[in-house]
This record gives sequence, structure tokens and C-alpha cells, in this order.
Amino acid sequence: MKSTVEEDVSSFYVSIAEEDDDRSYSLSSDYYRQSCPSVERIVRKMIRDVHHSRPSIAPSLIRLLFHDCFVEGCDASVLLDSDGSMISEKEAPPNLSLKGLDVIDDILIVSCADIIVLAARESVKVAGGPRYVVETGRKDSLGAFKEAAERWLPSPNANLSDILHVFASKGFNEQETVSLLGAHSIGITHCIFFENRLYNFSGTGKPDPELNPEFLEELKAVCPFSAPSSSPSPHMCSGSAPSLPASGNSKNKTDGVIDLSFNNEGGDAHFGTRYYRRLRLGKGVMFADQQLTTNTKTELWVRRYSENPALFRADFEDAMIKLSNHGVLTGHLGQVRKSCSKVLPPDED
Ligand code: HEM
Repeated sequence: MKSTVEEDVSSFYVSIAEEDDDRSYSLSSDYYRQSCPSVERIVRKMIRDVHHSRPSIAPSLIRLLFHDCFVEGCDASVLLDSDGSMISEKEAPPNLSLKGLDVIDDILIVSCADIIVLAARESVKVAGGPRYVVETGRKDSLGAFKEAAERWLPSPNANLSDILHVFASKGFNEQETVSLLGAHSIGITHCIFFENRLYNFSGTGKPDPELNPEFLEELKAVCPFSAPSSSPSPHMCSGSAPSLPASGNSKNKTDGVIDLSFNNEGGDAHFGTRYYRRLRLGKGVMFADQQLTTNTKTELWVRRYSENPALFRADFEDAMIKLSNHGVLTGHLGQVRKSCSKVLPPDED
């Protein structure tokens, strides 16, 4: 006997074509009303189940949304493998440490692009963040954009004006940018993404003066200096920014990992608020984060969000909805892949 999920999947591919014929090409709140009415319920259940056995999955899926949507829009292009005609975005340095891609394929009951958005929404919720409403109807891309990934995904050592410029190019103002970065209140980072702040900040041979001195010592204990640092320069990711080996097998200093909320003493337990309170204490782990306190406009939002959890949650919801709708493909502009890592052959498109 077929499970509810299997029934939903088999009916989906039959009716998706009909669905497109009788509606305008835009996202909608009931896009899968006929073809897959249970999609949101199924994604919610699957994310909760995976989160139970693999609690690290929620931050990974939220980051995946950002890395998909910032590169030519929310079109699941980040999931495509390289083939004869294209190089995968997964090979772009900022994407080498992405995780959770397997979960999107495991859930695949509608387009990969919609699953990324719905999975990120549920991930925010299980991580203690707000629940927001997202529309559906995104289609998957016909190609991958590795060079765009290198151009648009900021380096953890990028300076604030570059970061604000990139976000502004995608339509996000300072307030929205600061609220989105609240996602860094959960998840992990590898030492390689901030070790220059501990040992050789901007080539000075000294630590970043913005780092809280006690916190600096704690970070050094977790990420000891073990080899000449590559001292990545603090500019946008263009292939020269720090990146991890594609395989996680090598045992070297790049393996060091800490929680983005490492030593939260003096901070706060809540999603979001925790991040901004830490920044005010000089406990931002990445350079990109800590700099939010150095500019009058962004510092204002850091302060407001650290003091007002309700304000943060409302703004974060709005910014995540905006991110989830960025540059989407609808109607015949895209396709619905059967495997997220492969474009459909033309005869099946
Ligand atoms: C200036 C912009 C940003 C930079 C430079 C940046 C950089 C990074 C880096 C280097 C990591 C560590 C990855 C690792 O070591 O595996 C990370 C983790 C993370 N980022 Fe960002 N990020 C930015 C914006 C965002 C945004 C807008 C979101 C979501 C809305 C986001 C969500 C996350 C999450 C949730 C993690 C933890 C991932 C995990 O635990 O697997 N980031 N980010």
C-alpha cells in the first residue's frame, strides 16, 4: 500500500503541467493545492524527524537557502552537479563547506527550489526562530553559476562596505542585512574562517583589536596556531578567500570547528538576540559579523535587536520571506527536476 508521501509524489508529476496551464506565472500561497496539497506538512515532518537525529541540520539548511538565493535567485542551482556543459556551484570556494544537500533530495516531492525554501523555513522554526509564511511555485534552474557564486557570496573576511554593497545589489538595505545575519546565532564555523583574527589580523602579526581579550584567549585554545596562516585578505570572495577542502578527510588545522555561539556567557539563550548581544560584547566570531558594530547605521540595528527580541523576530521573518522570493523562476522559465543534482533531459522537460 502506498504511503501518503508516495501518493503525493506520484500525483505531483502528472498534475504539475495542468497546474501551470491555468494560473499566472507567479508564486502563490496555494500553488500545490491540487498536485501536492500536503507538501508543507510533509516538509515540516521530515525536517523535525531529521533534526531529532541530526540537530546540526537546521543551520545547514538555512545557510543553504542563502547560498542558493544569492546566486541567480532561489532556483536550486546550487544543488546541480558538474557535467560536460557546466561546472557545479558546489565547487565555488564559499560552497565547499555547505551541508544538508542530501536532505533536500530526500524530501523531493515538488521542485527542488521550493523544497529548499520550505526546508529552511522549518529549520528556522526548529532552531527556535519565528515561523513565517512562504509562497510556492518556484521552478528549478537549467544551469549552474559557479562564477556568480564566487562573486556574490561574501567572504567571512569581507569588509562591511563590501558586504553592504553586495546585499544592496540584491535589494536588501542595512536593516534587512543586519537582521538576516541574526541567523549566525546558530550553527558552526571552521577555524579557518576567522583564525587570521586571532594571530595575524590584516597582516599585522597581531590579533583583531575588536575582539574581546578574554574571548580571544578562549578562541585561541580551540583554534591553536599550527602552521603559517594564509592570512586571507579581507575582500569579497573571488577564489582567494579561505575555503575548505572538498573532502573532510584531511586532518589539519582547517578541521577545527566551533559553535558560532561559542562561549555565550553574558549573551542570551534566544535565537537572534543572542547574536546581537554577543556582538556588543566583542564576541562576534567572524570579522564579517563583528564589523556590524563599527558602522553607525548597522550598529543601531545591532543595538535595537539585542534589546528587542520581538522586533528582531518580525524583521527576520520579513527578510527571510524576501530572501526566499529573490529572483525566482516561475512557469516555463524553469523546470521541476526529478533529482536535484541533475537537469532534466530536454525530452522530459
Ligand atoms: C556577510 C554575509 C555572510 C558571510 C560572510 C557568511 C559566512 C559564513 C561562514 C564562513 C560560515 C561557516 C561555514 C562553515 O564553517 O562550515 C557561515 C555559517 C552559517 N551561515 Fe553565514 N554568512 C553570511 C550570511 C549569512 C546569511 C544571510 C545567512 C542566513 C540567512 C547565513 C546563515 C548561516 C548559518 C545558519 C550558518 C551555520 C551553518 C552550519 O552550521 O552548517 N549566513 N556563514
